[in-house]
Amino acid sequence: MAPSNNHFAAIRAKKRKADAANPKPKADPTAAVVARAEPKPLRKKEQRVGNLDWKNIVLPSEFGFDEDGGLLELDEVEGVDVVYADGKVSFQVREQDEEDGAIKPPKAKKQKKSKALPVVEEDESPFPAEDLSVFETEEQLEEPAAEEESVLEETKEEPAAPAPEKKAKKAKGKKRAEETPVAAPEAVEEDFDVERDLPNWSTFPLASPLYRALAELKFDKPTAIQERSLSVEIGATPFVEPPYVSKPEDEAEEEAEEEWGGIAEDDSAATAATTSAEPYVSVFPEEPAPSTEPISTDRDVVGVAQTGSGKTLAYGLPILSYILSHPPTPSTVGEPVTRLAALILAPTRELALQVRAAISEVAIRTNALLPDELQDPNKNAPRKRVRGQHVSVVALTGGMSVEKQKRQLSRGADILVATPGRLWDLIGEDDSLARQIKNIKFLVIDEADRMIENGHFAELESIVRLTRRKGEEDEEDEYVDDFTTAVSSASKVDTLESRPDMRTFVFSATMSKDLQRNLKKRGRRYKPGQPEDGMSSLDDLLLKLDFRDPDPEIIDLSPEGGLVDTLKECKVECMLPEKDVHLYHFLLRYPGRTIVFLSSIDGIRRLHPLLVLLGLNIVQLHSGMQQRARLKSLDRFKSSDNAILLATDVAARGLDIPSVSHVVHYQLPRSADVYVHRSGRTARAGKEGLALQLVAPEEKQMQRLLMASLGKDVDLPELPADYSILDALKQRIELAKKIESGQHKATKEAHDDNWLRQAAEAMEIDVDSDMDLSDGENSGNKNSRKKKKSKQANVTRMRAELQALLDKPLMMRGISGKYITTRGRVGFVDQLVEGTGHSTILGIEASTALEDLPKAKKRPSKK
Ligand SMILES: Nc1ncnc2c1ncn2[C@@H]1O[C@H](COP(=O)(O)OP(=O)(O)OP(=O)(O)O)[C@@H](O)[C@H]1O
Repeated sequence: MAPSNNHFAAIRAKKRKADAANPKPKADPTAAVVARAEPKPLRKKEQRVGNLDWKNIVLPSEFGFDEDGGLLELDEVEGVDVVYADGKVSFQVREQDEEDGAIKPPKAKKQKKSKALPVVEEDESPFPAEDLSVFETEEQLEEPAAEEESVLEETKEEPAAPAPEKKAKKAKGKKRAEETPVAAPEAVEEDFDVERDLPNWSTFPLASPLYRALAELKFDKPTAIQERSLSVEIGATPFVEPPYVSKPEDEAEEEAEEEWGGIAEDDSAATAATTSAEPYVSVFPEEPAPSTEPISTDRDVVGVAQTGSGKTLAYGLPILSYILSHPPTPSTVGEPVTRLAALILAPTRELALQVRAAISEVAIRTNALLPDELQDPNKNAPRKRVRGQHVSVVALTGGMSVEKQKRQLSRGADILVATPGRLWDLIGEDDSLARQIKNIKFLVIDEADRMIENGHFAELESIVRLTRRKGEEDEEDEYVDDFTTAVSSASKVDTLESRPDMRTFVFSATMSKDLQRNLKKRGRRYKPGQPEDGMSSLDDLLLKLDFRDPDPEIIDLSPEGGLVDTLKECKVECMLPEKDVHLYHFLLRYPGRTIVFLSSIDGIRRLHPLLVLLGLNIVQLHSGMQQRARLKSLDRFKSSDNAILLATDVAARGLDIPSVSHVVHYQLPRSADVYVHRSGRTARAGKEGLALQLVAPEEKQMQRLLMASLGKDVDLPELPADYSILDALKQRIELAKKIESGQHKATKEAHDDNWLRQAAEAMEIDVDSDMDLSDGENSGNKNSRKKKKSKQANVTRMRAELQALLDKPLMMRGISGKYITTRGRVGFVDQLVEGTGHSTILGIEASTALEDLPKAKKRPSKK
């Protein structure tokens, strides 16, 4: 109901009455004069666009790849005049507010020094709903905003945003939060107790905020690789053996068994501090902790474990734990804070972004949630966190804005996740980045074996070189390639010492036993660039890593053959040209998130339009696509339960997309490792999944070799096909192929015509009379226009025909479209009544591929 005029009149009368009761203090006329006299003349200074105070806009999707909801980069800048003069554009900022290119806000009140880590800016928070306005007023909060600003000032003298801007942003952030459903972190009990609430993690001496984060993520217990590697990386009750034990092996084993579970009776005796920060808990409590040579948990780890087993946190947790318990402090007054603690190198852009997201996901949850009374009363709104103490994780990958990455770096990062190419480019431009890398505490090489394959070996080698200690390099310097020499001598960082206590973690799902053995031989001298016989480039790279640990711990939990236990494999044998129809059948018959791997980009370019015409929810991912399109594809794939991703091996490694039900190998990969990684996109984190191979007769030999190298002595079960509908599917595919070819020709002709026309125009030639290019009424090319029109009409007709076929339900043999009978297919009526039938194929039960899978047959042994 609209309010009436009387209603407003009543409100006005009420207000007049209230004003009369509480008269406002009259404005002091002299104050006005003073105020008018105050403003300084507004001088402006021109600034380069890269030096403006760009601010990143809050990202709507919490941890997705495409964090800007489709826009890869969205920054804003305020207080800048864009001036057009003499055909040039310049950017002007007020001079009294500008310092070092940034707009300086009113100085924040200096607070007592906080031990909190430097904060990322409010707009970098993955929790867009953080309403920080309450912070200025609520005394009970642990981390008042002003205090954080003092940390900022202290560390980088980076100014906080001026108050009015801040307010506007908060409002914006709030609005966005209301619009965008964000996975709200679930509150963890106020009286959270690690021993009681998270017993499986409590044996690991992690920084305490991490337990809360793990509880919020509902990661109740560590995965096997996490358990094994954490016990080496940070020390814990199980698995740790004191290095000074000189007893026979079986005796030691006996003792270990007695103490198993091992919680020593006397905890204090069991705790041997290795470094002051990282307590070591021995399983042998009666052994006194050595005082002169403490047991080191500063171990280096090479971890090999199946796909989807949680390797990211196996190395991410010790890093976060270290950062949270070692807040950066400036060493000397005036010196910049050395903040970068870890460098994680990943082979692909998508993987680097995903690793950043996975670590940030934990990092952000190390912040406490606001108390209930300060939460938004709107129940659907995401819960908010106390601002501050964010650990900043920055991704440096190709295909994204360099300027933005530089700005993120300049704000300070605790963890860098990078692809080698982009990182090396940035190091080349910025000596301070190289210096920071020399000082990192953790170097991680993720998916090590893939890293060397993707064309950035030189960069990777050079980055690794930065982390080597001096003595380790000297002998090799004469072998350093020109590229490395040029960059490092130009940057003059070569003279700096790299950190003596840096720790190295190398992780992958596949790593040959030979390689693991080679790592053990690292002590030997070797000449770079001259790999020894039988050494792969990966051996070469890993031997170049300067493990500080004389005996890096190798944890190999990879199952026989490398595939996950929860993965079921099967095959469909068919002729090469039939692969499309079998794929289409599988996709229709077994809906669910599916990745189809092809060996070539051309294959994807052919198949993609076909499946689109058939009405499937298809996206593609390959290296021929722009980065932005690649990330968008992944986002689209993740956002639908029934999407299909056609991909090359660029998507084979590391991508952690939740609930992928099937992986289809449209063509088999040539190496067993790639097969393992591809298949590992499904059956992750303990879930079941299915890998289907489409095998043509000419591929059978290769398939056999592949299976043999995976140690499989069974014939994969053949997934049954519903032959009665294959004909109908074939008909659809044939038609779709014709349409695609018709469309392709038309586009190509139009393109060629256009090109010719443009070329002719450039040469001032009249083409209409000689060539088939005219649309003009009087040209003599009516025939050709007619042809074109008829081709177009043909495509239109075929499209309508295909639509009619797609609209017609697919029916199993024996099912009548006219009469509902129980003949032919027993139970069809029941299915209709109970709704248990398949959604697109009438007459069959809705079942999963895993349910339909026959048992694998043992291959007859060769005589
Ligand atoms: N302790 C845990 N409990 C439950 N889930 C976990 C745990 N740790 C990690 N996960 C989840 O398991 C999934 C797989 O983790 P991750 O991507 O680290 O696997 P991975 O071993 O690196 O796989 P790949 O070899 O394919 O790269 C992720 O979705 C992650 O959130």
